[in-house]
This record gives sequence, C-alpha cells and structure tokens, in this order.
Amino acid sequence: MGTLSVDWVASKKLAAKRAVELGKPWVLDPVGCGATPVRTAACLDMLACRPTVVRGNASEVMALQAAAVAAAGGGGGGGPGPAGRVRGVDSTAASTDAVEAARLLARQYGCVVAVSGAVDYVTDGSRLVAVRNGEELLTSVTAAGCSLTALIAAFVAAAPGQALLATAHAFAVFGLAAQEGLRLAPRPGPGSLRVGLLDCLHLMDQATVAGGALVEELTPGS
Ligand SMILES: Nc1ncnc2c1ncn2[C@@H]1O[C@H](COP(=O)(O)OP(=O)(O)OP(=O)(O)O)[C@@H](O)[C@H]1O
Ligand SMILES: Cc1ncsc1CCO
Repeated sequence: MGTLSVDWVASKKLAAKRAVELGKPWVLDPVGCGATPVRTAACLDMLACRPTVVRGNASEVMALQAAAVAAAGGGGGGGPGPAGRVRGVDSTAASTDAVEAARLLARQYGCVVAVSGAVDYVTDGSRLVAVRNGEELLTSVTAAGCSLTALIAAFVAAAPGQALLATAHAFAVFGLAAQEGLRLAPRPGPGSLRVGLLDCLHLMDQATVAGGALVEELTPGS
C-alpha cells in the first residue's frame, strides 16, 4: 500500500485494473490495514481490484478479512478482535491465529492469501501450505515484509498458474537467504542482516533451495 496520497491511491488502482485486463498477476500488501480507518478503506478498495495474492502479517490479514466481511454486509464489522489489533505496521498476533481469516478471505475473493510470521501460511481457500524457513531478526528490518511481497510477485509472475506454490516457495527462498545472510554477517544485527539478505538472495542457487526449503502441505487428506 505504501503512501496513501490521493494520486498514489488512484495510480495503484489504475495499475491493478490494467494488470487484471492484461491477465497479469499482481500482489496486494495491505500495509497497516486496521491501523487507521483510512488505511483499512484503501486496502479494501485495492482488494476489490482482484489481486492474485494478498500477503500480510497476522494483524493485517485479520483486519482485512473483518473489513471485507463488513463491506459485504455480513456480521463481524466490529473489527478484528483483540488478537488481531494492529499497532502501526507490526503484527500483534501470531500467524497461526490468522489462518482461518486467511482461508475465508481467499474464498471470498478467489485469491491466494499468505500470512507471514514465525510460521508462514499460504492458502487458496481450500489448500493450506506452511513454510518454516523464518528468521526472527527479520522483524527488526524495516520493510522486510514489503521486500518479501515483491519476491512473491516475481515468483507468481514466473508461474502464474501456480500462485499457491509459487508464493510458498518465495517465502522459503526469502527465509533461506535471511538465514544464510545472518550466518555470514560480520555482526548478528538487523543492519548486517539487511545487507546479507540482499547478497544471499542474489547468490541463491537451486541446491540451497532443494536442500533447505521447509514447505509442507497441511491440507486435510493431502
Ligand atoms: N516470529 C518470527 N520468527 C521467524 N521469522 C519471522 C517471524 N516473524 C516474521 N518472520 C519472517 O519475517 C519476514 C517478514 O514478515 P513480517 O511478518 O515481519 O512482515 P511485515 O510485518 O509485513 O513486515 P514489514 O512491516 O517490515 O514490511 C517473513 O519472511 C517471515 O517469515
Ligand atoms: C510502506 C513502507 N514504507 C517503509 S516500510 C513500509 C512497509 C512496512 O510494512
């Protein structure tokens, strides 16, 4: 979502609508959804433009889902509840708490919804995939989540028919790059992590992904 100036919001909507017309996937990152009414309304407006994937932290996904239900005239308009309350752009809830909201949102909008956290969850409303390649220090790197969203967009653009698995593997690659970046860092802090993450994303190879990606399908019966 970034900055919500009038021109930016209008531009985002035009870009999303054109992408849909051209059959190109796009990803919504509902930054700070639930933090202010203006941000929530803007996120809902973007959701109506039919993203291929929504990627947020637990609080953002729960707030967006509650707002989507309210907008559709259903109950639940009273906000996301204590677990999903948003403090600025950071999550105050665990990703596990947002799985059901993610599933409902994915069903309502026919998109993939991904929740980042200690375990990352990705769902298309039917299937559910967990990714366990997280690195906790990433939460101290500003805009790590936004960068992850950009990586998801690249993966989904490369495999548009497989948005669920492309999203899950973007999480895995991002986490692996962070872990390796931290291992190679001169000091174990967020500044060094930021640089190490970029280096390791650039140097990522197939063997590292094949050997390290912890992507697990949790769909019942799978
Ligand atoms: N508790 C945690 N333990 C391990 N990894 C985590 C944890 N929380 C988040 N991550 C990882 O951090 C990355 C960013 O996710 P996060 O949920 O912090 O996004 P965000 O809140 O949208 O970030 P930002 O606001 O900085 O853009 C993801 O790759 C996720 O796997
Ligand atoms: C939009 C934006 N600008 C800096 S950080 C950030 C997103 C934090 O999630």
